Amino acid sequence: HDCLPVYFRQRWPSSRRKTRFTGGVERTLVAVKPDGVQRRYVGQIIQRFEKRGFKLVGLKMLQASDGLLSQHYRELVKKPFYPNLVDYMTSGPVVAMVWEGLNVVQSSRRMVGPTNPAEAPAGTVRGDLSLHVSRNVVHASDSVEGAEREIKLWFEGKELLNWECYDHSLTYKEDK
Ligand SMILES: Nc1ncnc2c1ncn2[C@@H]1O[C@H](COP(=O)(O)OP(=O)(O)OP(=O)(O)O)[C@@H](O)[C@H]1O
Ligand SMILES: Cc1cn([C@H]2C[C@H](O)[C@@H](COP(=O)(O)OP(=O)(O)O)O2)c(=O)[nH]c1=O
Ligand SMILES: [Mg+2]
Repeated sequence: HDCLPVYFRQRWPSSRRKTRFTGGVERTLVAVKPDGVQRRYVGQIIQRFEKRGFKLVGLKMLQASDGLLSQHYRELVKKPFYPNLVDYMTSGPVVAMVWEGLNVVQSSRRMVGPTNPAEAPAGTVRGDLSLHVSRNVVHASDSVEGAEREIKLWFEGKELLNWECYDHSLTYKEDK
């Protein structure tokens, strides 16, 4: 990925010992949906990702258009709930962000929890903050390829910043 800083371009060495990382340093799209914004959860959701150790590299508030959503949810456009999904997602502003870090795609999915909040464990965003599948507060990309596609859809290249966290060496062990 050429927009990542040089020291991130290699994948993390998979293990000499028991520790196995499934991925490398990745980026993912997380979006606070209109219900999350209206309920003033933006700060709490950002805080969860910051606390975990991920790095924020893009952030904006926008009104999503039907066109953007039909591309974002292209696998769902034929579903019976799709018109309701668009009404929901266009009902107010969305806060879109790009988070970067080791395994961030899978980890953020786990932090967000299953699609249906009824199945989401306590401790996940959806399990803590929502009840209904059609008002599930947050979006997170569900694969590395999906994340790349979604980030391109929601952000222009110049809106994503490469910067170094001062605490990088405390959250990552870099093998010499
Ligand atoms: N059966 C359904 N009834 C109502 N809404 C649904 C249903 N299935 C999915 N949705 C809505 O469509 C969204 C997208 O569905 P998807 O299968 O991609 O779930 P997800 O990946 O968990 O959610 P997201 O893509 O928003 O992170 C869900 O988050 C939910 O808001
Ligand atoms: C599956 C499903 C999703 N949705 C909505 C909420 C989901 O967050 C959104 C996108 O679905 P999806 O991408 O399948 O789930 P996730 O958000 O976990 O990636 O569509 C419904 O409203 N009803 C449903 O039955
Ligand atoms: Mg999804």
